[in-house]
Amino acid sequence: MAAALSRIDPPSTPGLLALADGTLFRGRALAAEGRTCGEVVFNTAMTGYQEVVTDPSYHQQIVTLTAAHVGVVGVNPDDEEGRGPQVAGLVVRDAPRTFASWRGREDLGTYLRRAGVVAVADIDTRRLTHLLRERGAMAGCIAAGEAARDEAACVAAARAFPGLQGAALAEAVSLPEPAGWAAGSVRWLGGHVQKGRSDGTGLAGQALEDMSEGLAGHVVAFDFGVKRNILRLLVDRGLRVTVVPAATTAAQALALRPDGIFLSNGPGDPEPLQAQQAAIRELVAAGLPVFGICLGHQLLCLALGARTFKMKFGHHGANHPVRELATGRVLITSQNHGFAADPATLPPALRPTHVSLFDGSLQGVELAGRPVFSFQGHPEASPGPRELAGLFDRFAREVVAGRAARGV
Ligand SMILES: NC(=O)CC[C@H](N)C(=O)O
Repeated sequence: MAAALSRIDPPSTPGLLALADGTLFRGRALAAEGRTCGEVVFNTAMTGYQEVVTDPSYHQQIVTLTAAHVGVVGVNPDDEEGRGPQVAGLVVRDAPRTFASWRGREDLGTYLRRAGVVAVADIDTRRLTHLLRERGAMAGCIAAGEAARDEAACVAAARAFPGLQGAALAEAVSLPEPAGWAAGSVRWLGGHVQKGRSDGTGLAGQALEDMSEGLAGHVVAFDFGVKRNILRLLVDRGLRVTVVPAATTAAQALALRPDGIFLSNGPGDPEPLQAQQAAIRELVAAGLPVFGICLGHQLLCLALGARTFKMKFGHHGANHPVRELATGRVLITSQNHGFAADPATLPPALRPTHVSLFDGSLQGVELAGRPVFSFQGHPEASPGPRELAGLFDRFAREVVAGRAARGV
């Protein structure tokens, strides 16, 4: 007689997600115990959970992943997009108890627990995602351990979360002092490239061909919560990169004698970041090449007179189709934003360059006749497709051309 198969799971610690509208989801604790609140959003990427949980743009957001199995390849030191986990919390359907990958160093739960991040597994993430699509991104609270037993307190805590509209968060996640960044893209078998170009990203521009390391020019990158892959892709193109705090003024940035300005992604609402908008206005007026991504794109639009608004549930995923207006080409893009610039409010000189094919929202702009442009999605991918990497080539070409024009 065949022996009955049995599966013995270790006893689990209770986990809870409470939404501000009173909806409760019960599951099990995956990482730290305690309670955390934030805006609950869903991300539909099938890969890249480590990049998602370490993306500083998710500060004060609880991310639920629609991919069903999360943690299968563990986590490793090369795939962090910020300094360790940055999400307020994580919600998943199934978290396997083991991982398998030659790159994996530890399991996701241990990694999150060490950083004090509360996460819950065994949640009906399909129901949750449907609910967020219907009602919009919502304040929520996740709890693990003892805290998960007091459901009323969790709902009350969710209701007390003020939301992200009006929240200025860039300075909370920015680095404190200017710092050089020298690492290029990851080489699969050799760790990070320490300087210059990597062999993995396929540089396109002929203008870059003769450049040696760091000679393309000096970029001052505003850290509003910058993802590391952005900095790696700048270094890959021969650019010397100095990362500066979010509160840096235009005069302080110009004192570093930049050849180009990069405006990073970041958390929260772009609208209250008035000092940053003022700095950007001055830097644009100084005539330098400027490239913005996500929050950086929104800030550029605001700085030049456009307005932004809060979207219903935003764009968070790795397969969003975007049309490049100049060519009609459709590009598959990585996205992570809950605010957007309103195309109806763009000043005439700021021209739309890209549009989302999901909802027609604005995805990119350029300033007429000037080397100033930005993209709402994530051309640096991580996670996601690399079809927009050409925007980094364009920025590097503008930096080189600007130097040549100034006779540097
Ligand atoms: N990834 C980002 O830079 C996000 C920008 C902004 N916080 C938003 O949610 O729209």
